[in-house]
Amino acid sequence: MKKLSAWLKENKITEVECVITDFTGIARGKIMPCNKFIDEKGIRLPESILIQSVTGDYVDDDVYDVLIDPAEIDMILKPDENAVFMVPFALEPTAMIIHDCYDKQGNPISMSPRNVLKKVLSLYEAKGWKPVIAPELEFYLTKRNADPDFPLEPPIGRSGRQESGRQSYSIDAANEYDPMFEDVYDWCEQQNLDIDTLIHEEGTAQMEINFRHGDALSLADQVFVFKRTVREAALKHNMTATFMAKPIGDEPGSSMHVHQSILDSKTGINIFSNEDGTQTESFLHFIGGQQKYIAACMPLFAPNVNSYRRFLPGTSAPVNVAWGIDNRTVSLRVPDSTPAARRVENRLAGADANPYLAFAATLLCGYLGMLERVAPGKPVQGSGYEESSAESLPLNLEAALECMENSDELKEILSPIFVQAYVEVKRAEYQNFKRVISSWERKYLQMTV
Ligand SMILES: NC(=O)CC[C@H](N)C(=O)O
Repeated sequence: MKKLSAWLKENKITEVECVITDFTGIARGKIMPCNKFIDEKGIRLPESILIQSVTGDYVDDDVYDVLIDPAEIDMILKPDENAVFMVPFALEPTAMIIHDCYDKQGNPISMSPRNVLKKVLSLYEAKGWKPVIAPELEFYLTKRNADPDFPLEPPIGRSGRQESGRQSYSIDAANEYDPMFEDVYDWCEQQNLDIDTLIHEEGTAQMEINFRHGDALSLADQVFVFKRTVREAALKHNMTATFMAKPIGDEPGSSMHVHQSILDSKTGINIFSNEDGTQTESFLHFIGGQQKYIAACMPLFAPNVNSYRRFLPGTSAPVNVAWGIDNRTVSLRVPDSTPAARRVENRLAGADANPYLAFAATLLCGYLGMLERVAPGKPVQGSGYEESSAESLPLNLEAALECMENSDELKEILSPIFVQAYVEVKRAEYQNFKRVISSWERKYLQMTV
C-alpha cells in the first residue's frame, strides 16, 4: 500500500475507482477521493454483486439463499498494486485500481472471476509451468442507437460516408475511424496496455486489435480495461463500440481468440517444443485436454444467448472441437511458428466472454489434458466444418449450461459454489430472454398462423 500511495501522490491522482469484475466482466465498485482511498482501512462490498446478471435480475430466492449468506455479509476488497491503471478519459486525474475479493477470514472468494483465474494459474505454478497468453479482440463500431428494436448500423466515417460491404484488411476503411483510433492508441499507452496490431476485419466496420503475448492475469486485466477504453473512445467520437458476439444478423460474429503456450518457469523454455524443434507430448496432451473439457467450459467462452449465433460453418468461427495446423475452420488452431513460439490458438471464445473466466477455462482444459495425458487424435486437413469425427459442441446456452453443471472436474477445481452460481445466473438470464417476443415472430407469425 505504501508503494501505491506514493504512486498516486506522484501522479497527482485526485480520484480512485476501486474496481472488481462480476461474472459478466462489468466493472463494479466504488469511486472515491484519493485521500479517502489512502486512509481507507479496507473497502467492502456485498458479495451479491458478483452474481448479478446482465439484465440486473437475480436468481430465484431459494437458490440465492444457498449462494449468498442471507445476512448479506460484505466481502473485503484488497487492491492489487500490479493492477493500477490511469483513466485517461476521466475529467480529473483518476486511477482505476483492480481489487481482489476476500472473506473475513482472508480466504479468496470462489465466485470472483479474477480469483477463478488465479486458482487455475496456481495449478500451473505448482507444476513449475508458466502460461503465456496472447488475446485478439474483435468488435464492431456502430452508429449511436438508443432503440434496442432498431438493428445496429455502421457509423459515418471521417469522409462523411457510411461503410458498406466487406472490407477485410482494408487500410483505408480502417483509417475512416482514425481520430477514434488515435485516442485508443494514446489512451492504451497511458494505461500501459500492450496492444499490437489493428486490422479491419471482415464485417462492415468490424475491427480487430491484438495484444502482445504475456502473463495471463495481466492480460485479463488489460482486456478488461481495454474494452472500457474502446467504448469510451467510440462515444467521444459519437459512435458506439460493441463486443457482442453477434451484433448484426448477416455479418460475421466477433471473437476473442486466445493464443497459449506454456513455459518452464525456471528456464523460460516453451514446453511445447523439444530441443530439436519437434512438438512435445505435452503439446499434444494440451490440445487433447482442450478437446475433452471445452464443452463443459462452453458457458465461460460463450456466456450469452447471443454468443451462440456466432458458431456457423463458413464464418471462420468453430462448430466442433477439431484441431488443425494453420487452419481457421477449427476451434484449436496451431499457427505456423518457430519452435520457441509453438502455441495453441483457442478460437472459441466470443468477444463477449469475461476474459478472466475465458482464460481460466482454456488454461484449465489444457492443464487437465497434460495431467491425464489425453491424446488429441489427428489434425484436420482441409475444412474443419466437414469433420464428422470431431466431437461437436453444445451450440446453445441451455445445452452448454447443462454440460457445465454436470462437470465434476470443474466443480472440484473451480469450486461447486462457483459452478452453481454461474449456471444459475445464466439460467435466470435465459428465462428473461425467453419472455421477450422478437420482431421475427411478429413479422412471420402474427398474420399467418
Ligand atoms: N479472422 C477471423 O479469424 C474471424 C473470426 C470470426 N469473426 C469469429 O467470430 O470467430
